[in-house]
Amino acid sequence: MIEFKDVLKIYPNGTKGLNNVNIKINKGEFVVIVGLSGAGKSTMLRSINRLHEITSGEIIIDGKSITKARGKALLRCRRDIGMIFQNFNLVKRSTVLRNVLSGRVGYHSTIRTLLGLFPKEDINIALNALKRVNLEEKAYSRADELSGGQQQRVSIARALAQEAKFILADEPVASLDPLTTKQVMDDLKRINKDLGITTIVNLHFVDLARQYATRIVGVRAGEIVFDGPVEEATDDVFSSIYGRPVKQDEMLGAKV
Ligand SMILES: Nc1ncnc2c1ncn2[C@@H]1O[C@H](COP(=O)(O)OP(=O)(O)OP(=O)(O)O)[C@@H](O)[C@H]1O
Repeated sequence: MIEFKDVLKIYPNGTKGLNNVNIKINKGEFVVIVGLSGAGKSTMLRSINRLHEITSGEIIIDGKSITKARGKALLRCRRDIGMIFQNFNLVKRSTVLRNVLSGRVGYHSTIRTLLGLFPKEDINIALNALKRVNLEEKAYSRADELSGGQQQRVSIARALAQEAKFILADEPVASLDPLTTKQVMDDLKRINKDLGITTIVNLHFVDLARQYATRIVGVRAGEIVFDGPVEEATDDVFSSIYGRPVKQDEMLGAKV
């Protein structure tokens, strides 16, 4: 479980990124965070693994405070959290397999991973992860030879190789076309269901949020203004999260 307790985030320039956020996300949920640009979605997601440091409050992960964790304890917490970014964050000149293997670095000494010395079982774990996203045959291709959607699925495989208990995906489909978007979202959903990995995704598209989420969290000006099962996230709810009616270009369907 991930729990935010009275979380406040103020950026150095005084902008309030998160304002008194309290929320619990349970094991196995597929949560989609929605809100206007600048609402605080990325700040919320990135606070979880401390890519952003919060100003006050606390974030608890499976009973342990990541906010207070230092050194090895922090690395241990972070090892449980896989991160998916809009721009994939792959080493483009490396092979797909090597990129997926980088998910294993938290399990070994730095020197060993710098030398690329991964044990055989790690290679098996990485190949199995690639199998889950149907990219096993691309293991020895260079990452930049893959399409954008395939590269994003490699980054999902990296999170799987990491044996993450949580996947945080920050706008994972923002730079993909509608067909590829569906493949990436389907992979995230399948992994969430099959492996029980708690998944939190920031999304722009309202219809996509409705299609994949089990729970919708609406953020506005750094505050949670809606939190409920997807069935309750009606058009009116989305309008209230956005402070205006949903626009056509906020529907993926409009791009097809
Ligand atoms: N490094 C930063 N320094 C100062 N202000 C920031 C910084 N990062 C974000 N902000 C501000 O914090 C607020 C929340 O930003 P955040 O990126 O979390 O929003 P978002 O909902 O993810 O937006 P988008 O959908 O455009 O990515 C915005 O007002 C933003 O301008």
